[in-house]
Amino acid sequence: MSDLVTALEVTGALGAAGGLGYAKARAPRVFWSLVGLPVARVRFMVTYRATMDVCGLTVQPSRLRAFMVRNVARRPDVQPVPPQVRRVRGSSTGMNVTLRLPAGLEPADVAAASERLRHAWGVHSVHVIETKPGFIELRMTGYDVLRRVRMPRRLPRGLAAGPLVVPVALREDGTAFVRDYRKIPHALTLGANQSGKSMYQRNLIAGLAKLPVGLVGIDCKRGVEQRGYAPRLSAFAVTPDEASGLLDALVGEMEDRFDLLSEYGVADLWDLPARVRPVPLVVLVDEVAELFLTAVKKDEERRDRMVMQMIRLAQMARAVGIYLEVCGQRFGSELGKGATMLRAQLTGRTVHRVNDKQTAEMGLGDIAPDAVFAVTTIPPDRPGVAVAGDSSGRWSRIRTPAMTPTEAVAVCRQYAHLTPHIPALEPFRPVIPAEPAQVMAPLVKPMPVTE
Ligand SMILES: Nc1ncnc2c1ncn2[C@@H]1O[C@H](COP(=O)(O)OP(=O)(O)OP(=O)(O)O)[C@@H](O)[C@H]1O
Repeated sequence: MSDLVTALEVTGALGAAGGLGYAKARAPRVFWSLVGLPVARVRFMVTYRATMDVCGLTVQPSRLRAFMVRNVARRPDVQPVPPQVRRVRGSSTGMNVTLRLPAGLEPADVAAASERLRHAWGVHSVHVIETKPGFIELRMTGYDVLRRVRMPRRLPRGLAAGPLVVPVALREDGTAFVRDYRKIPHALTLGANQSGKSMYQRNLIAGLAKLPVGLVGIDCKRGVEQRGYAPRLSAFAVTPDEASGLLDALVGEMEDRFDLLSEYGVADLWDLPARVRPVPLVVLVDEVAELFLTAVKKDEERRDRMVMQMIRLAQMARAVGIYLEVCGQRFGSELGKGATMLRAQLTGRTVHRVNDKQTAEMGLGDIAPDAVFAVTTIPPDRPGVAVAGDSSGRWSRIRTPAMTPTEAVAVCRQYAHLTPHIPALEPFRPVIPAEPAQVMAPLVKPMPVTE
């Protein structure tokens, strides 16, 4: 009898262990919330002081504190002081700890020890973010959140503010990566074939489509990527000739908007009264090399003019609510005169896997040199992973959630009623492709009804 009980107990224990192992691999969120987080919390609390000491993240106490310890608390040994823990918060992906740094420690000291902290507390990663002077947040993830991306349901308070904020991907610290057009008006996305550029664009367009903005598409691969988004596009160009005309029209629109600002005596579109404020425009340029492709001398003139018009837009159009979102495999001097000057204006950078270090440098070398190495380590079996940086020098690894072209097209159709008519861009208004059901309709003839 006792043998049977033991056997049942062993089987039960093995089953539970197997179940936990399965949950860890297949449902890491659930596993983390039920098991990982409670264990990590206890481990953190119990080992905090010793870990900080071992990692060299303690400082000698002030004279006043040393005096109090010796004379009030009557303890002969005065211990070095670690950063003060202000808050510990768990989430479905990790644990965030707010620390107040003592004088003598700076965020870079803690960041330099992040790998050792990760190891000590048994978490997947530790990221150090300075939240305000003297305070940092340790963002720990319990598992590899980029393996299967699930966007957080809510944006953090600081990120959600603003009319033109689009969550596009997940950062490796478990927070959302957003495109905030008012903070970073123009951006460049680079990546080799099959690295995940289209997936990034899809997520971006699906997010933008729901906002009160006008979208302009330039896709010189004959529109294969963007054609499906036509219901939500106010203007669309699929050849370099059309694109050239469209860029001229956009520059004209920019100049008209400047006249409006001047009439109201303001310097920014967002300072205009809402009733006269023109709708913001996001210009999405897919595969920029196709746009600047030249075969004969005459094409070169057109290309140089387009580069010039784009530079004008990139330099000035932010103030009138026109933003550029450029995507390509490379973006260097091979794209013609002025291309590097244009690139310098596109300060939001997202670089997917690339074929050579030079392309990574093109994307991030001028704004976040440390990030170049991170790009070269993106594994080919993880499409959609990229390194995103901006002119603040900050960067992080991100990955977009998987979204099919059909899903992105469906969002554009659903929000087609938000597509604004921009009179200056009317000649470039796209023809809306028929829905698959409508294409099929003539083939399915109703049967004649016989009495
Ligand atoms: N975030 C992601 N998660 C999962 N799979 C992804 C992700 N991003 C891209 N993929 C997959 O990787 C493949 C290539 O993606 P995508 O078409 O976006 O790359 P691309 O850089 O646009 O390629 P190309 O330049 O050849 O058009 C697709 O099969 C896509 O489903």
